[in-house]
Amino acid sequence: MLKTQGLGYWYQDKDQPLFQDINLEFEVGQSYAILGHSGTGKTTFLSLIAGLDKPKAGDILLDDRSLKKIGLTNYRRHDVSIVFQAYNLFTYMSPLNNLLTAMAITGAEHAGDKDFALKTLNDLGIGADLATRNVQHLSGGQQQRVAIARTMACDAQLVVADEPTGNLDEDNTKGVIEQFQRIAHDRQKCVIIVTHEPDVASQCDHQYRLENKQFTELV
Ligand SMILES: Nc1ncnc2c1ncn2[C@@H]1O[C@H](COP(=O)(O)OP(=O)(O)OP(=O)(O)O)[C@@H](O)[C@H]1O
Repeated sequence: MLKTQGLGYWYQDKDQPLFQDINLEFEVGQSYAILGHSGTGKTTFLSLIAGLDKPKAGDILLDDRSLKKIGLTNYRRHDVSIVFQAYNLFTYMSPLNNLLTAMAITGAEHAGDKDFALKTLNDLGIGADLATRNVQHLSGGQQQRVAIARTMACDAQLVVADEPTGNLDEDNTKGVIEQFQRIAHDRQKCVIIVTHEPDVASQCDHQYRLENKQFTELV
């Protein structure tokens, strides 16, 4: 479904590429974890996959169409759902309105269906009382779960998440990983997660390590 072809990236002020000539394929119905030491470029890679930044070399293809052809704004709106800590929720809205707005903007099948949005939030432990508060009054972990619920409520086939369990306790981490597996397997989406936690990565269907500018699949 999603392919990288000769993908490379470097920041202007660095003399070395972060990664280069990356050729990977990601399929629907599967979950992928990306591991690697701090600073190796995992978040940068995810930003390219999420259409938040453009590759410096190579290309990214969605169903054999270049993201350049699809257009990044169009791609972000319809094809990808993002759970990033710094690219998260509408902070002036409630969780419920965050979901309803995202569903409306992306033209999701359940757009306008308040009960569906409330149920999706409830499945992630955000009950009716929290669902109508301002998201700024929720903890970091609760906000993270709202972002995951938003992903579940929208129809994008690709879900990318940067450290989705970064600020969750053990129980919540387990619940969130189970939800991501459900998103991949039951809803037939492609889930790509960056994580520092080998335990989290080992629950995904595939694990890659970013090291020395290359991705290696762990088996
Ligand atoms: N906008 C930027 N301009 C210049 N350098 C940057 C920029 N953003 C990130 N970097 C550098 O690029 C490298 C890769 O950053 P990135 O955030 O992708 O790594 P990471 O593997 O996700 O790290 P971590 O696990 O610590 O989150 C780091 O050395 C970082 O300092």
